[in-house]
Amino acid sequence: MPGSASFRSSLAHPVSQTQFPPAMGPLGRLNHFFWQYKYLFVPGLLFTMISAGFQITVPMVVRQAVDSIPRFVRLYTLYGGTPAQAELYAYFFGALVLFALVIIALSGTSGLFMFLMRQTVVVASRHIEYDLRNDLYNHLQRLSSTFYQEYSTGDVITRATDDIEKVRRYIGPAIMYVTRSLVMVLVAASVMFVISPTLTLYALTPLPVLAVAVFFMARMVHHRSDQLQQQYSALTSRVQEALSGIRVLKAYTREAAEAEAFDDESQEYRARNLNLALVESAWRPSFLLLVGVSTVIVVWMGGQLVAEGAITIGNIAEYIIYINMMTWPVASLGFVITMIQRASASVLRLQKILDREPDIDDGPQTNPAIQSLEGRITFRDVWYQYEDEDEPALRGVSFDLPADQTLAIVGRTGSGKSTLVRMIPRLLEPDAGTVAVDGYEIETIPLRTLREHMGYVPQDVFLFSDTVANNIAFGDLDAGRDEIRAAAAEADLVENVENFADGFDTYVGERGITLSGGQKQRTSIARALIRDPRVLVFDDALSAVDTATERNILRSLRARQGSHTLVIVSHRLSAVQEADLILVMEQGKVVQRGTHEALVGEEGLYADLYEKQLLEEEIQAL
Ligand SMILES: Nc1ncnc2c1ncn2[C@@H]1O[C@H](COP(=O)(O)OP(=O)(O)OP(=O)(O)O)[C@@H](O)[C@H]1O
Repeated sequence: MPGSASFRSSLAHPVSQTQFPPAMGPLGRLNHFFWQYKYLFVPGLLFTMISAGFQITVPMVVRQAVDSIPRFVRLYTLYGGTPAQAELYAYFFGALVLFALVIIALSGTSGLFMFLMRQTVVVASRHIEYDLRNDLYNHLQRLSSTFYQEYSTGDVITRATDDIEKVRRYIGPAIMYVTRSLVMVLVAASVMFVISPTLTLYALTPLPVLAVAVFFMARMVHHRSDQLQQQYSALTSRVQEALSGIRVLKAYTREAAEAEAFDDESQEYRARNLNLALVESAWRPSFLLLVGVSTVIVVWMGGQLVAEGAITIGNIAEYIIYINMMTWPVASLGFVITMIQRASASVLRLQKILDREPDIDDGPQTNPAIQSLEGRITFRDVWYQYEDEDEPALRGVSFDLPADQTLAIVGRTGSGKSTLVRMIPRLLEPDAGTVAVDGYEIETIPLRTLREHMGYVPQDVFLFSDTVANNIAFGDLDAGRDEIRAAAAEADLVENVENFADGFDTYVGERGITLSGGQKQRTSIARALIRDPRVLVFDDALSAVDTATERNILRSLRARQGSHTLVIVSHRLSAVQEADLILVMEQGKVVQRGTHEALVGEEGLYADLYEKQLLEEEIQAL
């Protein structure tokens, strides 16, 4: 999408800051959108002016109509008792109908152009909103996990919805209102001024007061609606969390406490709503009051000018309509200014995300010629420390795993196993040392190539609220039913799925809530297997299945031997005994390495763990 790409780059490069007047600030960076959608904006602004132009002529016709009344009355009286009187009446009636038709035609034409104005400017703003949202979403998908540690999901969603909507309002409605208001105010004030400078000055005196009052009122409305919005987010987050954790909530009998907490949030929401309603209710009467004051001034002062013969009665009618026409644009100016201020803040917030480059991405070192991988994995003195952590999670890890072999990683919880395997699909990058696949340093392999050759089953399984089949096919979108079934069979899932009401078409609920922990894990394994990857990474992916199922899955994996490299993290030693190489980790270091046979014969953590697990199995068998 060229539009969005250019928006991103225009936000990313400070060059655009110098291209636009600094007064435009962050909003200047949206200017190229106006250029991109000029085929909508140019006619749109033209339609806005034409629509305003037609509307502005209506009071002039009203003036003619009103001024014709005293003339008619005079003539009618003059011809009293003669046959000409009836003719005169018919003529006057015809003239009034004509005036009415002209007014309807002018208003209708103005309305038609207003329709065209909305169909161009508002449509353009919707296109831009679409571009922005897609751009943001594509960018979010590229960002690395460190970004998601920094920003909460709620925050990102607010930017993708609320902030983009605020930008859209600036691009569409705000620009439309400003253009229309300017045309209306300038033309109407000029016409009024030509008729009577004195009356115009008096009539327009309340308008600046109105503009300032509305500006402050609009700020108040926006401030209060922001507060309302924040409270709404708090309320929905609370409900979302409570519903997601409903099982825990019930198990700990926290329903009453939760209901109370919800009630507090709800009360606050109501209070903020009432707060906003108060300002909103005060705003219309104050607006009408000021319009009323202007009208009274026009009638009062205008009456005197009519008596002096300086203006006509029709002029008074004309003035009253102009005042009414101008009041709304002047009043909306206050709203528009705050709309623009808010859009400016939103652009800054969006820019903060869009400027953020993914920590892990293809770069100048990437070699596009690397298109396929065999699966040899090498770690050389790899170190890694999470941000805000005191201790490194990995301390100088080294190993070399030939392609098609199996590596098992064991160790106590928190010893760094997941951190290590996350480096294989390059979800994390080492602070020091190198990770290589097939001898290529991992940064030189195009990210897409690397990940297309990987099947990664993370520790915490994630399923989409879709069918079992689609969750498996997520690994290979071209896969047919037979392939899905074959992958499910390898993951020892078929029997379970066949017992579901709709088989593979069964919906798994939000995040797979309707499946058991083991079923979820196996769906996730099938998703990785269906890719037929060169490298399979199982991060404690068998923890929720029983030993018999574990054996079945491992047997399927062995049947594939020679077609993939397998890296398996496990707490259960039964899952790792056949591995070609076992790494035993402790506090980020590899403290032992070798085959199962070698390690059980060696004094150390592995033999301890093995003995402990044997003992547990014996106790369970009793
Ligand atoms: N995202 C993170 N941010 C900060 N620290 C982290 C993060 N993930 C892991 N750690 C820390 O890094 C260390 C290693 O964690 P890691 O998840 O690699 O251990 P593990 O051996 O896989 O543990 P487990 O067997 O419990 O899954 C731990 O001390 C953990 O607290």
